[in-house]
Amino acid sequence: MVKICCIGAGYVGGPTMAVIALKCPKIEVAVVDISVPRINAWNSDQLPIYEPGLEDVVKECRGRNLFFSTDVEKHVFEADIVFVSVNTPTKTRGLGAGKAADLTYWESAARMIADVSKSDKIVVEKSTVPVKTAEAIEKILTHNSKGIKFQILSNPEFLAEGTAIKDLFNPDRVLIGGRETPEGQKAIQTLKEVYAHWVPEDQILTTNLWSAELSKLAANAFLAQRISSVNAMSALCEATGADVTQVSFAVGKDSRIGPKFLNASVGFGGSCFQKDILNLVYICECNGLPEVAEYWKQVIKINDYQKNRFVNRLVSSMFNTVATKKIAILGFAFKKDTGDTRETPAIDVCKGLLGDKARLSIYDPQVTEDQIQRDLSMKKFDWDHPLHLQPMSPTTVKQVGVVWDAYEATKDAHGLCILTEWDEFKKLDFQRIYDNMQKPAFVFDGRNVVNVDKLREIGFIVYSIGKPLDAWLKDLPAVA
Ligand SMILES: NC(=O)c1ccc[n+]([C@@H]2O[C@H](COP(=O)([O-])OP(=O)(O)OC[C@H]3O[C@@H](n4cnc5c(N)ncnc54)[C@H](O)[C@@H]3O)[C@@H](O)[C@H]2O)c1
Ligand SMILES: O=c1ccn([C@@H]2O[C@H](COP(=O)(O)OP(=O)(O)O[C@H]3O[C@H](CO)[C@@H](O)[C@H](O)[C@H]3O)[C@@H](O)[C@H]2O)c(=O)[nH]1
Repeated sequence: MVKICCIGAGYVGGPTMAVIALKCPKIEVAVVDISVPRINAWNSDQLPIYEPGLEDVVKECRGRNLFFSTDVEKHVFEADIVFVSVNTPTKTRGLGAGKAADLTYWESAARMIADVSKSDKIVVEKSTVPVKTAEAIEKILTHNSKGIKFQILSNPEFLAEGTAIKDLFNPDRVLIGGRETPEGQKAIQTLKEVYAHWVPEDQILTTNLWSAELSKLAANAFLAQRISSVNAMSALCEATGADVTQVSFAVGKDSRIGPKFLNASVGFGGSCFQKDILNLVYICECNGLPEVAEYWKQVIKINDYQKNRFVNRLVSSMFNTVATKKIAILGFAFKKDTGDTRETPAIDVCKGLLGDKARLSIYDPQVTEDQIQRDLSMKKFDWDHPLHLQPMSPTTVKQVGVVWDAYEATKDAHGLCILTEWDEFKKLDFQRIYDNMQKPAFVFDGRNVVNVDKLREIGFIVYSIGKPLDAWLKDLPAVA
């Protein structure tokens, strides 16, 4: 029986391995992690991450050919294929701080693999890493190998949170990069056979190592660039009376452009886009390509601009101050159908409002109070253009209340912000909300989920990203 071990039981390692176990009953899959609470959660009824469809997959395979364990070394020792899916965050200090990927976790995993291995293994980069990482990993493995042969493959993951299981069942492509040697090609073939259990062969692409590594960064940069492009247009729409939804629709009808990923928003979030673009920027700089680096940096600058713009619209329409006013925040996760808050624009918007001394009442169906408090008291890494936020102490933020109901959050509020596009926000009884809010009652829709006309009929003053402006806002400054 082929044995797979995956180091890192996170948003990628957990769902990816669960799907491999489901689709390949003859392969034994162990997912290992240094975090005891995380592994305990994977072994319980309360999985550590919320992802539609995940629970069913885990329930079917767990204990059969899918195992979650903290015994990292034992499972690595036994495995034929070792996936590494550990964190690769942005470096916060030292060389490349604020841009380069921090490969500490990766390096320590590689050293441990070399230490405990007694048989040849395929080591698979599942984490998103800078191009050329495989070369460094190879050096670590071979210098410590005691004669054991390792083949490194790059097999980046393209799943999106909230649709992870769907994406894994039916991926647009699986990408496997390896060395162009006979041993490298053999390793590619071995991994290809795993995916071929359910992915059509012509969708399994094989490349050299560097193309696979770079394709992952490139894909995320292209995706984020689309959002920054439409968000840049949203500002122009507000200035001219165009409607960004209509513009996106018309633009997306061009088959060369396509309709997906053109929703204007308060900004993109998630653990990947910003981190991976910064990483790309750093690689460009290191390779003497400052113009290319600047080009991609702009995607992040527009994203920051969009978040700032949203806060400024809000404050300027509420008589230029939100001090002591209650503002309801509907949605905190970085997108719907996930409880993940990494780099969520809600953090920036909330910190911006707190900086102006607002009182916040936050509701998100999947994010806990503890998580929200941690996010709002944590420091962000320094970035070289203006950030809305002052560092705050890592204690409870007193002006923030977290509630478990949108109606509770909006009760007696002066304004409400929609920051995540949860389906339930479309179905809210806005008349009831209006009746219970202070007047004038403001809605700031950062996700274009509300029916603007209907809300204006009720009596709300409505700002919705990239939509024709409410008469109330027309003469107000909207500087970012
Ligand atoms: N989240 C996504 O949607 C997504 C999608 C594609 C790619 N990626 C990439 O995949 C990688 C993992 O992302 P994630 O979202 O799953 O992160 P995560 O934080 O959810 O999971 C990473 C896990 O690795 C564990 N870990 C770290 N060092 C370890 C070690 N030495 N030994 C054992 N366990 C260790 C951590 O405890 C953590 O549980 C990142 O490189 C990310 O960029 C993420
Ligand atoms: O038209 C759009 C589409 C998305 N977003 C926002 O963009 C962010 C990222 O969304 P999405 O890409 O759907 O989720 P992620 O889980 O971050 O997935 C991205 O990042 C992963 C990690 O690398 C990749 O594997 C995926 O392919 C890539 O889509 C979220 O804040 C979304 O709200 C918009 O604002 N407008």
